[in-house]
Amino acid sequence: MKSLASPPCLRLIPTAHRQLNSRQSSSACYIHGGSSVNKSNNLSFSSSTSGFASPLAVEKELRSSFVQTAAVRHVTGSLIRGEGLRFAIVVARFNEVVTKLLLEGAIETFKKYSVREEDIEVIWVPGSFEIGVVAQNLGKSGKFHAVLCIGAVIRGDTTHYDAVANSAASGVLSASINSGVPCIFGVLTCEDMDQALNRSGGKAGNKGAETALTALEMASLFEHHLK
Ligand SMILES: Nc1c(NC[C@H](O)[C@H](O)[C@H](O)CO)[nH]c(=O)[nH]c1=O
Ligand SMILES: CC(=O)[C@@H](O)COP(=O)(O)O
Repeated sequence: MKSLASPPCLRLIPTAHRQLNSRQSSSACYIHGGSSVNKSNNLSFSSSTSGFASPLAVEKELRSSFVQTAAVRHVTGSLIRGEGLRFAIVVARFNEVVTKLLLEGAIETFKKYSVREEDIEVIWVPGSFEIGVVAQNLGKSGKFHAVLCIGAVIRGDTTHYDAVANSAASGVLSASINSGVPCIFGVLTCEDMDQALNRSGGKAGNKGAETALTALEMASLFEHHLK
């Protein structure tokens, strides 16, 4: 009797479901900040070794898998090419004791990654609610590769917190989409001052520094790969 097994090329199953066959790992091309590196990755597939499969099983397998290509191009921004990139930082004065620390963390990080001081512009606004409109304006100006948005929204007694936090988030997102320039969300949304201080240089690191890294990566991605 003839085997109903499908041709080997159609019997690709994710390694999550099958034992990894190291000889069949796929090759992918990573483009990182302009230079490309060939790397082996874990997205490999192994073909089934059992001889038979019902047509239904084959169809199910095909639906749950994707076909391996010879070389997949991966593109990411770089964190080592900050020089020449220009950044605006919009920072809210509300809860200034926190936002100042976040700003310091961001500037320190930019400098660590070779961004020149003269390529950083800081714009102060009254509160996090006001960040979006300013970020959009700066994004559209064409002067900056990315806009970093810094604020600290801390819960009070009323529902005001939700309004300010949500408006800040959607304002930054709209600014980014409307201007086509990455606007990075560095607004803390905290239950109390302790949480905020922990995230502005305390126990939980400095979120200003973290968002500066995001800004660098996104700026580099747009500058070197997406223009
Ligand atoms: N309560 C917080 C505010 N409130 C002020 C608003 O952002 C805004 O300036 C005002 O409603 C006028 O439009 N801002 C913060 O950044 N953080 C807060 O905790
Ligand atoms: C997030 C805020 O705006 C906060 O300061 C408001 O405090 P409250 O809810 O007590 O008015």
